[in-house]
Amino acid sequence: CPPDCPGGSAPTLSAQPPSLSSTSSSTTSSSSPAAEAAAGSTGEQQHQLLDDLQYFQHHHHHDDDDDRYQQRDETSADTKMTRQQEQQDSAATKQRRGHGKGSRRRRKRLQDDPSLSRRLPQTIIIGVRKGGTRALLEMLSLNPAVVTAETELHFFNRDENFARGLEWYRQQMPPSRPDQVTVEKTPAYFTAPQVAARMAGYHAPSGGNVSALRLLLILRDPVERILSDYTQVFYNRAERGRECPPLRDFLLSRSTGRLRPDYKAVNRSLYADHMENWLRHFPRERLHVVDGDRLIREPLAELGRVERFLGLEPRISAGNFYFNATRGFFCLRDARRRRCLDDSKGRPHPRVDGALLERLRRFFREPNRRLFRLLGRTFDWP
Ligand SMILES: Nc1ncnc2c1ncn2[C@@H]1O[C@H](COP(=O)(O)OS(=O)(=O)O)[C@@H](OP(=O)(O)O)[C@H]1O
Repeated sequence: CPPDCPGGSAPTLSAQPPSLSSTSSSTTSSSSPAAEAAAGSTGEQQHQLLDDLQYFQHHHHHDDDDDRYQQRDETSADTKMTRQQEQQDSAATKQRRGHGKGSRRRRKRLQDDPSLSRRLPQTIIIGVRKGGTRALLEMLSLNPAVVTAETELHFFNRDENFARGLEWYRQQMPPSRPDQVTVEKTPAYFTAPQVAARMAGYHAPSGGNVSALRLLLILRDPVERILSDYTQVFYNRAERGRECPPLRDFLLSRSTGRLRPDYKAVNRSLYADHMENWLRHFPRERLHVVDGDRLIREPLAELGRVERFLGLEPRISAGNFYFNATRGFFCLRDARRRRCLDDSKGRPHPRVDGALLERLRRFFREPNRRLFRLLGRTFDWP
């Protein structure tokens, strides 16, 4: 458990009772002037906030650093699971599971059924890391018209993969019928600066039409997302027997005491900055934003919106979900099996002292409002 975190406490955002009703209305647009970010703060707080923002304006463009340790620490839970699985799975296990393009069963299915083939994705879940991307992908796959790539492919963000070309990308996809939608998710896409332009040049196949690509983005309270991101780094380090400094040490500059917008977890939560880049390359109507906090509490309602956006017949129903009180999350069931997400999801977050938390909240007020304006909708972030 991360520092200051009492073991076994429930995930912070599942405090409200979950619900499967699909009646709750979506939040509608509301925009406010950027200056409101500082409204309601005391003079001293405003001073601190302006300080943080000014520093931010000068420092907020950062390339990923090349520190290998850092990169390993930053690996997402899903990518890590994939790597572990790759190391552990013998070829035989893979075949039994039907994974991998070499699987005999899958090859046979592909040969026997001429309508089945591997298709480039028409829908991509672009992020955000720790937003609930795995839950969204797994829940979406409950609709029989959806097939999903099992692992994060990192095609558009990693040069070495992008250089392998679209045919390589297509080969990573699961077999599908022409009436099905293929979905891939790589949470790192949203915040990698080169991805939007690359994806805009990619034409998804759709019954002979081009440019049918639809993007899904799942966002969550940006401060909560930072805590989740830090928790991931904490556990990645613990697995290697390394200590993890308290979150405070990552968040605050040692020399100035200011918030560090260049700390990757903070930068990833500056959704408006990344969104501006995406909207330069994609029309707003091709992007649907899922509310990650609501997906936890009311998965059915959020999934219904996604089905509508993708033009799918609504096939996901209340019977596909059951609440697991031990995990504190909804788990999934369909005709074949019941499953919860793995243990790397829903771990307790560190407790952050009140003053630092308040400072983070104030820091994100302006970027959040900017995001609401860009998207034409709001979120219930504190
Ligand atoms: N049904 C269900 N079960 C378990 N977990 C759920 C579920 N729905 C959403 N979530 C939230 O998903 C968060 C992890 O997000 P990602 O899958 O995007 O993480 S990753 O970037 O792929 O590592 C994870 O964040 P943490 O709680 O911080 O671990 C969960 O809160």
